Amino acid sequence: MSGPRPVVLSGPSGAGKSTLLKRLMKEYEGVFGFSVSHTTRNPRPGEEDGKDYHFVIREKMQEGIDNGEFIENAEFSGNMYGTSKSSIEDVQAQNPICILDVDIQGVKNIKKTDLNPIYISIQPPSVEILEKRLRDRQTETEDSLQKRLEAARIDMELSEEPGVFDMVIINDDLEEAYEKLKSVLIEEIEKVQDAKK
Ligand SMILES: Nc1nc2c(ncn2[C@@H]2O[C@H](COP(=O)(O)OP(=O)(O)O)[C@@H](O)[C@H]2O)c(=O)[nH]1
Ligand SMILES: Nc1ncnc2c1ncn2[C@@H]1O[C@H](COP(=O)(O)OP(=O)(O)O)[C@@H](O)[C@H]1O
Repeated sequence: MSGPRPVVLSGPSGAGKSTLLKRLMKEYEGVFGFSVSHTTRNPRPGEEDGKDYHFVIREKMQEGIDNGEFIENAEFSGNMYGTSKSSIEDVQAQNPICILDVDIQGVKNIKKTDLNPIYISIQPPSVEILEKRLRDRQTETEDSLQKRLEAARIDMELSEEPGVFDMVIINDDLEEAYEKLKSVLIEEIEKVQDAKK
């Protein structure tokens, strides 16, 4: 039998990816490990370098990309984001299932690699609700909020294309969205739990 597959969570900024992902990692400690991306954006209050992201300057990130250290990278809302090979290797050395949180460009580029993850899109019920959640989160300037909403419209359209995602979850009620996420992943979770027996 094949081992558990990695998991890619994607979807608009503010759709609820981090909320769902953190809950999953807490409930299934030792099963999932988060691939810590690199980014050139500034840390938000409460975010830890090396845990939420590796926060780097653009020159450093570009150098890593030029050296072939990244499996994918993208520009999002005026900043660079990327998944380094070592971030995935670090997770795989510690936890059976690697989870990645990437934008739609990341999804497209990961499809060109041999990672073979399960692709899940987390979507908001509407752009209006997304805007409200982003405003209530109080992490963005007006400019970055508008860029995120613009990217969200593209993301919401692409997520409807057949074959891009294995599952699209509408995050309206958080409990329901979380239950759906668990149900998509239960086969992989059980593989890990059976192997531990
Ligand atoms: N392609 C790619 N996208 C990423 C990566 N890390 C994060 N992102 C995406 O970048 C976007 C912005 O992330 P962030 O600034 O943390 O804002 P948030 O998603 O609103 O919390 C989101 O769509 C993330 O999924 C990465 O390594 N590669
Ligand atoms: N189902 C939901 N109902 C209401 N608010 C939510 C729901 N899911 C997430 N949120 C809130 O919306 C905001 C964006 O969620 P977050 O997990 O940061 O999104 P993402 O990681 O996709 O950018 C957060 O403030 C979060 O607490």
